[in-house]
Amino acid sequence: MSESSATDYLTVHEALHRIDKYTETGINSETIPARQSVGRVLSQDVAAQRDIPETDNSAMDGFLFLKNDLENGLRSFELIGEIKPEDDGASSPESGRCKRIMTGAQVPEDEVFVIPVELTTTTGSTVEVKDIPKRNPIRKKGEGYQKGKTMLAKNKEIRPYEIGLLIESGNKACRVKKSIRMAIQVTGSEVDEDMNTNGPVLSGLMETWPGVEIETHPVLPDDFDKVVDRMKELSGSADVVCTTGGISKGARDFILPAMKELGAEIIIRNIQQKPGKPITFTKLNGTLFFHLPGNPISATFCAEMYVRRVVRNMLELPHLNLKAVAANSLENHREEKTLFAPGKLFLDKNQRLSVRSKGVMRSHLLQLYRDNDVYLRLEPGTRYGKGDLIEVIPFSTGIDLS
Ligand SMILES: Nc1nc2c(c(=O)[nH]1)N[C@H]1C(S)=C(S)[C@@H](COP(=O)(O)OP(=O)(O)OC[C@H]3O[C@@H](n4cnc5c(N)ncnc54)[C@H](O)[C@@H]3O)O[C@H]1N2
Ligand code: MOO
Repeated sequence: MSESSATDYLTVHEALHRIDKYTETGINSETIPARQSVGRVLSQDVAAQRDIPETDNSAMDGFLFLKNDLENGLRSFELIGEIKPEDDGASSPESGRCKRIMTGAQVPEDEVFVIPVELTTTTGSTVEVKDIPKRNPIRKKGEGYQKGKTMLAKNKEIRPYEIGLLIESGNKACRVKKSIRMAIQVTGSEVDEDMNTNGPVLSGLMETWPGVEIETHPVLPDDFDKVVDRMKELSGSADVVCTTGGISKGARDFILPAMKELGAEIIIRNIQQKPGKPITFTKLNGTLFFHLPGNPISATFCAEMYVRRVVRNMLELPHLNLKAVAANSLENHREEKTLFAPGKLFLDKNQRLSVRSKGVMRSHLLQLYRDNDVYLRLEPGTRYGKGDLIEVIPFSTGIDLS
């Protein structure tokens, strides 16, 4: 079978390639208030609606003088007024006089100079200049960005910083991509609230992903007809569905038979990897389905590795290709399977990003997440010596270098 038509037992490399080919971009957009846009993705470039700063203004609290006076050696001035940050259209003092000025207050367009209060002495209404700083502490109009110029490019995730930029630049609203509707459907007759880790862990992780709106559904028992009905329902209502459990070879693993019954397209069936080998990727009525294995580590890993990738592809967000220096040697003896091992990042004595790993994951033990922050990708039949570079895939929750 050629790489592009194969669906079964793909290598990790082939699976990623296939996933990238399958995901479509071009999500519709909507206008929302800038203040509520955190976690969304810009669908078009944003231009500044005003210069930042809007006017020349003082970077310090101090006094405003005519530059000429200082150049002519004048050091004693009469204080004749004050310019506050909220004042518009400030005027310069006359020769021999000065004005008090506050940080952020507009300075007039004339040749003026601000001297910080620390370099002056005030007695009554007389201001003595003790010293003149080398640099005139004035922030120039438009030095941040200019009105009409693009200050945020499309396909950018909006974080709290970008909300600040939007507000500052006079953009009260912005055009963002509509959120991807992500449904999480846990399955398994044995799964009750006391043991269901997949549901809360997956929804918690996905909440940290930009551009996603999550809906969770009650646990679905291992009943073929019920599985068929639910998969059909979900295919009409969500953009992406993640099921967990019921996808390997057990007598009650009904997910794949149900998808086949419904005529779904099977895009990937099994990936040559550990953990998460049985992962299956299908499409029904335009909805993408990731059938994640039930084992808690496998479900989580597959979501981080594959579902996150699809979501980022759909939103046209870049992928992070991160490598770190191996702090210990590691080996993948298997000839076919890629192994993903948990790893802890740290900075070595030369400040290089390094990774330490105790080796392969156990698919049922969630405690590995406590002590690690990346997955290491170990290719089949490959040995990594201490000091080699290894690809790392960070957990959604971020990297902790402390
Ligand atoms: N004969 C074979 N058996 C298995 C194979 C195989 O190739 N041949 N693959 C194994 C691998 S690898 C994995 S991974 C699991 C995945 O199986 P399923 O997706 O069918 O998952 P289940 O059997 O439903 O559950 C597996 C395990 O995980 C627990 N589980 C399920 N859901 C949850 C949940 N929401 N929260 C916490 N724990 C959950 C479940 O109770 C089982 O212990 O199959 C192997 N078997
Ligand atoms: O691959 Mo399974 O995910 O080993 O437990």
